[in-house]
Amino acid sequence: MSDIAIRATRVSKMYKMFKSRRDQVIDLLGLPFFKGRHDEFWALRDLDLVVPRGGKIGIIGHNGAGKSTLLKIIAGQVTPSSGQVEVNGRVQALMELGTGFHPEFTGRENVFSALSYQGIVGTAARRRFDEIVEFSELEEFIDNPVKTYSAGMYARLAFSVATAIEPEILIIDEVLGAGDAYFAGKCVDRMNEITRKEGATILFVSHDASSVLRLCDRSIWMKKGRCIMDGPAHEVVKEYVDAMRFETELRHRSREMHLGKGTARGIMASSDAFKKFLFRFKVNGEHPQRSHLIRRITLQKGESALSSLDVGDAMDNAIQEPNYIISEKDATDWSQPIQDNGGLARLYCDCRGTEQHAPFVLSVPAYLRSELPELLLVVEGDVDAREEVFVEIWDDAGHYTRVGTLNDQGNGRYAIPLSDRAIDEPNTPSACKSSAVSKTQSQTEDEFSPDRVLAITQVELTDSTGTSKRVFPMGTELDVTIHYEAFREVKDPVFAVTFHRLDGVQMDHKNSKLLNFNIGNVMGTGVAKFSFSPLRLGPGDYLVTVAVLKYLDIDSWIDQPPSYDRHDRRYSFSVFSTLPGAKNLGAVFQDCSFIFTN
Ligand SMILES: Nc1ncnc2c1ncn2[C@@H]1O[C@H](COP(=O)(O)OP(=O)(O)OP(=O)(O)O)[C@@H](O)[C@H]1O
Repeated sequence: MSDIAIRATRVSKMYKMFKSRRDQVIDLLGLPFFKGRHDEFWALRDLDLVVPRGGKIGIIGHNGAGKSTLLKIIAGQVTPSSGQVEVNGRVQALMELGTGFHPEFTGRENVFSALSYQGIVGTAARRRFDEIVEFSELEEFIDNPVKTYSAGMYARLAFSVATAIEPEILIIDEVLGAGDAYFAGKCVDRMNEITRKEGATILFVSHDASSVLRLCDRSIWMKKGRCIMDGPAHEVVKEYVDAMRFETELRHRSREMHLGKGTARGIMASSDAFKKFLFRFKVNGEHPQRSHLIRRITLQKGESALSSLDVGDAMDNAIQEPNYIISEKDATDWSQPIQDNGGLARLYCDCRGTEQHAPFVLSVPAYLRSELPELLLVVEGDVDAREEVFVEIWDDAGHYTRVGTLNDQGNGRYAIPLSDRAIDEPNTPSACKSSAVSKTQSQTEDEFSPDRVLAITQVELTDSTGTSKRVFPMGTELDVTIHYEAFREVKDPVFAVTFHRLDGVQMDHKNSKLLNFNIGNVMGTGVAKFSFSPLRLGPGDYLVTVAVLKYLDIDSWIDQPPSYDRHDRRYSFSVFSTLPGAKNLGAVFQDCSFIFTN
């Protein structure tokens, strides 16, 4: 018998995406001169895979990467569009839940039917039946119709049947995720046993990296229908988990930047050659009430232009260029290019952009970064003076900081000096020199009120090295730093931080009073820092609220004490576990000592 259990050679799978039902029917009829109109979607592209007998291969990858399509082709459930697949051995495939069993039949009837389909009848079938029921621990439910089973119960029965039939090749697609942690552990033990004792080959798809590590010696990472990494499981899983963390960081950042993920990825991508600056035009309130014509934006040092963008020109929104406007469809308030004095320009106007701003990126050669003390942003255009247009810059700490207003200096030229601190030390509260207060994005009208007493000007989430982060390993340090400015003397404010889970459950609250700290009287700018060291939250996504409370009476604490300023769930971060079995670790990560006596 061949030592190769599975060999796939240049396997591709194309699905036809029909424009209408009618086109699909025409295609099905296979008429010689009529073809149903369709787009082609390639779920798999030229995939090569060789699995030796007894191999335990974990397949990982994002949703839609093509993992199930590959397994279905190997299991013979789907025909490839091109390429060859050779499978040497009896295959048991555990694919989507809901396939394989008859829903109206009981568990018992389904088990006997599956056994007889494999030619196992009589005493042998009764013996296997007992083993299956014992392993699945479904004694109480075995005479109920399968349609009444939960997803986890279904997975238990399906797995128990598939492994009792002594497969030579076992294909498992995610179904174990439906079961509980206890049963998933049992399944991994059983799979290890059948490879060790019976030399079975296992192909295992899971989004749970820890299960892949527990079971598999080799792993394949799939992306967009191709295999992008194939190697020892621990190496592939590590790369994959790192990439997932970057994606999570990107998800938080793109939401804060009010940009699509693709655009945010381009801005975050480090380049040795260029330093990218993300700016945006913004008005108080949502969309501009007026139309502001923008022709050209330049970043200058003294009189020399470091980078410049002709707005409205061809490719002015090409994100592969060093300078570009961000005109994501329906998201921003940039108009289409318009004719302007024989040239082209764009308007910053009410385009109903969901993100309510007009962002753009300018780059300067990275070697100039240290020589940027006197940068000038020069905007040429025609700004309607009846409305104030602000320029804001994105700092690495995760905020848009206001750096100035487009005030006409005559001749349609608006120059905004960017302080070096706004660029090089974006985390400092006074980064913004040219406006009264450095304000963060999405503040409401009343936050700009002249009667305002104290404002939170910036909030940072950083790790123990002070690096701005949105993804933290469990049990490490998370610092929440609140920068504020008090416009007149404020007596005894209370600084507070609250973490919520996305489902609304409050996970933690800390405030300066609870921590026995009396702030006293404050005036001007200052910083309050909460250090969560180590962070006791379990793996997951969290929202952060920060507030400066007017007072807090701990004895009669009401739900939401009055505040000078509050950023309600405006910031977010994720916690991940460096241990396997992350989802079993729970919502909190408490200190615990262990004593054992014998
Ligand atoms: N019958 C089909 N018709 C059209 N497209 C399909 C069909 N089956 C799968 N696809 C598409 O092929 C791509 C790959 O799907 P597949 O189920 O193989 O991905 P996957 O990696 O298993 O994803 P997941 O982790 O979400 O299960 C997806 O974009 C999916 O929408």
